[in-house]
Amino acid sequence: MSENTAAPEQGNSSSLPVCHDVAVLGGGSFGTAMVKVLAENGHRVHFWMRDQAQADSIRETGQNERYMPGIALAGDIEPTTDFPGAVASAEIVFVAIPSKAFRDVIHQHADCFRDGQIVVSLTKGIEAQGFKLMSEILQDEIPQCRIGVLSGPNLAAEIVNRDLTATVIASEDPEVRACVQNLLGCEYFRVYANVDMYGVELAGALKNIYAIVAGLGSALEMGENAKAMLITRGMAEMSRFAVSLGANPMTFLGLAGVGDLIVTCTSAKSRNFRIGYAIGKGKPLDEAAAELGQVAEGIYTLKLVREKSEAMGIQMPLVHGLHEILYGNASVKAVISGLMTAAQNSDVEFILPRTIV
Ligand SMILES: NC(=O)C1=CN([C@@H]2O[C@H](COP(=O)(O)OP(=O)(O)OC[C@H]3O[C@@H](n4cnc5c(N)ncnc54)[C@H](O)[C@@H]3O)[C@@H](O)[C@H]2O)C=CC1
Ligand SMILES: O=C(CO)COP(=O)(O)O
Repeated sequence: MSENTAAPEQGNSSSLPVCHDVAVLGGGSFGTAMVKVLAENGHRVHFWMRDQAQADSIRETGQNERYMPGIALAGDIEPTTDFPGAVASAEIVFVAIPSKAFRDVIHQHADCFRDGQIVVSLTKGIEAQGFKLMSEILQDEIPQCRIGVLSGPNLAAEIVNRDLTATVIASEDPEVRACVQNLLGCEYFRVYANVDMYGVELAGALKNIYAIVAGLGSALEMGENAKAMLITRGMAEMSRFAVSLGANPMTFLGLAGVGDLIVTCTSAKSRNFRIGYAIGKGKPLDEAAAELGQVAEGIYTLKLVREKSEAMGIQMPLVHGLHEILYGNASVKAVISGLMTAAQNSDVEFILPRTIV
């Protein structure tokens, strides 16, 4: 693409730009947004997708017309369907494949990854079988690699417009953190570091559920007090659940926790929010998902978290209520009434435990 497109506006503020070969796997909205940042930072980007026609179209038009119409992708970008070629050339690989297909794609090509190669998941979901996060899938499938997770308040539709954005790279490996900060950081994209990979990743997956709840509340014109209540009680629930699974509660105070929860619970640019909004307006879930035409991970995460929380005895009234609406045919009105009249409880349970209210 570099020969038929204009030079990109330089994003990287570093005085000594260094060009690296990187790969982005997944030709959807978020893969495209990360490709754009990386190419603007001067890197050579191998952009892998499964569909040859889509790769050809991106090469010819300089746009991802299906997922990011009207957004020019300039710079050294090579759209490709050659997985081994893309990964072999890359010093670092970013994976933006929806959670449902994530393991299959990595498993099929596990031999392509080198010892010590850095692989970073961008995916915010959970695998149904065994409740595994994407970093755990990477560890299962490509244990020879060094793993990281990128998560935060990162609406793809804003990043491609160079709107000011911050994110989090989480890894136990300091070199992985530094490498991702150097590759992605620029004047409109800021990368913070965290060592709690599990907490960062779980926060990114869980908040999608509360974005659906918030979209539903917005459709019902519940008001600003209700919006604040839903976001804050969503945070209480998701941190309660994550801490029970071993995450650090402090992670939830950061960009990947409260930051991502705020953006997806308040913006119609979030696909999960839009699903909730459509349901609040009376659309059946299948119809809302079909109309969206992109992935809304929260629909699947909801089922898994409900199952897991019930098995572990963790109270998650919003998860339970939303599940009843989406999958149990409960009326929205009955669920709201049940939530509002349930036993009154502790605000911050890390200070005042729920059991001694
Ligand atoms: N779009 C956004 O604003 C953000 C998305 N994410 C996460 O990134 C992940 C990917 O989401 P998006 O790119 O937004 O989804 P999308 O719905 O825009 O695109 C999904 C892409 O995955 C591809 N895909 C699906 N199954 C595949 C398979 N078996 N093999 C190869 N490719 C396959 C599709 O062809 C499509 O290109 C999700 O987990 C999402 O939560 C994270 C941050 C922001
Ligand atoms: O995770 C996201 C923003 O941080 C994107 O959210 P949606 O998948 O709901 O669009």
